[in-house]
Amino acid sequence: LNNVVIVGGGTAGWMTASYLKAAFGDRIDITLVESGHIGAVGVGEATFSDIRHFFEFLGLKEKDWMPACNATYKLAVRFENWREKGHYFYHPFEQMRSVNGFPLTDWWLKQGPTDRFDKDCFVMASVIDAGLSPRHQDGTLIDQPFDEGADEMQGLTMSEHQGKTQFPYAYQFEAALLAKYLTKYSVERGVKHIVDDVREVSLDDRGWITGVRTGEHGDLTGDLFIDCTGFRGLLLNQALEEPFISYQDTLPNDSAVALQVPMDMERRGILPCTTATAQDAGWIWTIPLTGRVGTGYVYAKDYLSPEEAERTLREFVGPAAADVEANHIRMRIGRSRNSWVKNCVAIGLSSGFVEPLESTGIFFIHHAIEQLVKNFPAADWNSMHRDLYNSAVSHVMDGVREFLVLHYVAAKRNDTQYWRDTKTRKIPDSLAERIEKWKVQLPDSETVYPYYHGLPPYSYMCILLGMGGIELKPSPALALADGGAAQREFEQIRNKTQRLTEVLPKAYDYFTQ
Ligand SMILES: Cc1cc2nc3c(=O)[nH]c(=O)nc-3n(C[C@H](O)[C@H](O)[C@H](O)COP(=O)(O)OP(=O)(O)OC[C@H]3O[C@@H](n4cnc5c(N)ncnc54)[C@H](O)[C@@H]3O)c2cc1C
Ligand SMILES: N[C@H](Cc1c[nH]c2cc(Cl)ccc12)C(=O)O
Repeated sequence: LNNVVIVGGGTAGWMTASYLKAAFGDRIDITLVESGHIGAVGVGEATFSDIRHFFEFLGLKEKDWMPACNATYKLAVRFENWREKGHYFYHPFEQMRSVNGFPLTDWWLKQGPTDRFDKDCFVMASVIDAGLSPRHQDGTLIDQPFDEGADEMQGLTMSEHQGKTQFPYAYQFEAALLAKYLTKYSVERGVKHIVDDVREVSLDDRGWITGVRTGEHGDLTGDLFIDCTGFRGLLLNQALEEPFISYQDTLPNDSAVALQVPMDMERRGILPCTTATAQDAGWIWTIPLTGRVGTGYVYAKDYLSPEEAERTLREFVGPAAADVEANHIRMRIGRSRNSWVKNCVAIGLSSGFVEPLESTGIFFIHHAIEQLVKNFPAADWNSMHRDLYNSAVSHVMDGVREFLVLHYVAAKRNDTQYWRDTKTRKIPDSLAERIEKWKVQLPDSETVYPYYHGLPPYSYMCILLGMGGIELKPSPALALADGGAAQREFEQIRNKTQRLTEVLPKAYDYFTQ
């Protein structure tokens, strides 16, 4: 089994083609067919830090691909106005410290919280506030043993890695430029690239795909067909009629309007993070790249019209948005019941999607590709590989869905009907049970979503502590414990923060000097 046909040339299609080529070389034939006039969704610019495993697997270093994609570093998601207007906090890429067996955030709760748990418990919160780079001007990383092979986690897949260490940053890049870069990478390594429309999908009497019929390039036959056609799910949901399980009963945001705003980043400076600014009926993302800012309003159409969303977004951005065309998007929120059915695997939006609040779309793609390689079928098509794949992929999306619902359940603001409804809307039973535990004991690996879904327990702590809508209590044991060691830990964080903010370059300078 070595003939793969990929339909779709967005981020999912080209990430899949390039990774499979890197994994199997010339022992596999890959054809990618993409329409010349059905556009890719055109957004998808911030990532998880785990994405570095993808580039490492392809043998790519940052200097190879970042300049071609106008890429910058992402040190956190900054949540603005979710607790109340004027408040913000970070969800960073930084391990949570522990003192005497308790997370530092537990000690923080005990010792009389300030209004910024993130500044007290993480070094990176102040580094981001100062608009700094996580690398010194000579390229060395802030004192974490990851650089150039020092990362003992290299070679592991994300799910094997399971957050054993925490790399301090992720990336933000232009999705279209990444797809273009990976197209070149793939074609140079033998991927056959056809620009044409798939008009029909041919099935045999068992319902397996035998080929796809194109407009001008005849029938493309193969063994394995990978559906990267985006929300439309042309092969999996349409041809094979695999049902789609909506998450919309618990995540109502179903629409977005996006702008790509040219910006003088020298004058503006680069805040090295993705910002999610809460609005009356959703939230606006701001992603700084080297030559522009990517921004968009994610909202629920039951509460806001596309016209009002666009007006709000343009007002939020200001005059720089004046001549920029808006891209209105209807989002299909949820996942296919199974992403691998018969000889068809859906990867990307065709498999599933949740709103981009924690930049999980590309993480889903990367995880799916890793799992496909891990479970790549032999000619006997042993169904256990397919079952293992479907289980891992479904858990990742269901786990992230719970994590996103937590953002809305925990957000304190209630100044519009949209925000008031977040407190009365149905939530997954399993999440409701977990929240009751977290009220008395901060999240740990025992109480978060039990299957791999990419997010460590400290990510849940950040959302609970930052959003402010769920009352949290410190562990009673801390009342009997000596707080001296915790005080020393907080002091160490303050000292390290002071040292770093004195020597690190500005994020903009790091990329331009
Ligand atoms: C508003 C929004 C914001 C997002 N922000 C982020 C983010 O910050 N971070 C993140 O990780 N993810 C984000 N995502 C998700 C991210 O955009 C997607 O995961 C990523 O773009 C993958 O898309 P795709 O390749 O699956 O589909 P698409 O980009 O839609 O590509 C579909 C491809 O299929 C082709 N095609 C369709 N029909 C046919 C046909 N009949 N014949 C031939 N070709 C066909 C199209 O030409 C296109 O090439 C966001 C998504 C949305 C909607
Ligand atoms: N697998 C982790 C997930 C993770 C840890 N911290 C953050 C912060 C943000 Cl904004 C997104 C994801 C994560 C990783 O990829 O680092």
